[in-house]
Amino acid sequence: MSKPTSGPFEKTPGWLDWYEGPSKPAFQVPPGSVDAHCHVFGPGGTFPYAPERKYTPCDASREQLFALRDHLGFARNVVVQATCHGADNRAMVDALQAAGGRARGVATVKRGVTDEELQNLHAAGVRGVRFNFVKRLVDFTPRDELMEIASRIHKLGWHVVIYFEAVDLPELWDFFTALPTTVVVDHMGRPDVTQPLDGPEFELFVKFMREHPNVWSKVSCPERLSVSGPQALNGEQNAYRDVVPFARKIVETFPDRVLWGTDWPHPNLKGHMPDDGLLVDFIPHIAPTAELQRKLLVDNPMRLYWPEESAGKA
Ligand SMILES: O=C(O)c1cc(C(=O)O)oc(=O)c1
Repeated sequence: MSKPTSGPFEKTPGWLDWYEGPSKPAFQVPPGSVDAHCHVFGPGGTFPYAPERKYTPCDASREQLFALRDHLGFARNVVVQATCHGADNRAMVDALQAAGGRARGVATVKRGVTDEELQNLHAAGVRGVRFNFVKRLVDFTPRDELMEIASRIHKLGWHVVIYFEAVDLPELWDFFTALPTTVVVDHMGRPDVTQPLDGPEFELFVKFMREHPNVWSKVSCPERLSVSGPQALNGEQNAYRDVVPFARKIVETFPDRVLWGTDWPHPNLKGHMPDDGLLVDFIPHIAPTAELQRKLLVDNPMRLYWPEESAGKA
């Protein structure tokens, strides 16, 4: 892969660039696997970062994303609109259009979005919108505005991706459970993995999924959630051990409603930047059988993002 660059923008102080030269994973993902959570950043010289952004990243182009996809052995990507681009979806849409059908997208839209704009996003491959509740990333959007957007995109067959911190789930519960669409939770709702697996916080998340069959979860981002490591660097084959029981519980309890993604280029990591090849080697720890791996990496993302190709398959 080529080196990370930054264009006319100055990166947030302390910004960690994505990892150059990721290792070749020891774990071979099944044919047709989907990296169902990744981003593109700019390049800022072509697709400027949004004025309202909370961070300024290094660039992470579509070519660099596709090179990583091929290197790790994935067939497809789901490109999720990053908050540094606000509701300007051009960089994400550009990546979808360049992917030759091998990428779908999740957009950020505002209440004023027109039906024609939604249709254009659909034609480009967008299949969902993202609602973000992580306060360090976005300003507050009124719930009625989000609900209005959800009911409009529901008609297009899209879903809603939600990003929040575990401590905020009780307060967001009523809003989330009123959403009319399939709801996909980013990064397992960011559990505090120093708390017990069967403690009240994670139990609430499990209950959220158990009681609401329209709720799915991405079992991604151990590098964000881990407290004790070890980090996915220097060939480490047992990275982020403290996250494993949480992710594995979700995969084994809800095998048909889980997705996995690299989260490349890993915005806002503070301590270290993982080797993406070693992140792939984390997968068999949380999805220990071939069947669970196939569901997580192929069947589930295909059903959600390419239903026309997976119709009729189990
Ligand atoms: O935790 C984060 O900082 C983060 C940020 C973004 C984004 O800025 O879109 O997306 C993610 O999936 C995670």
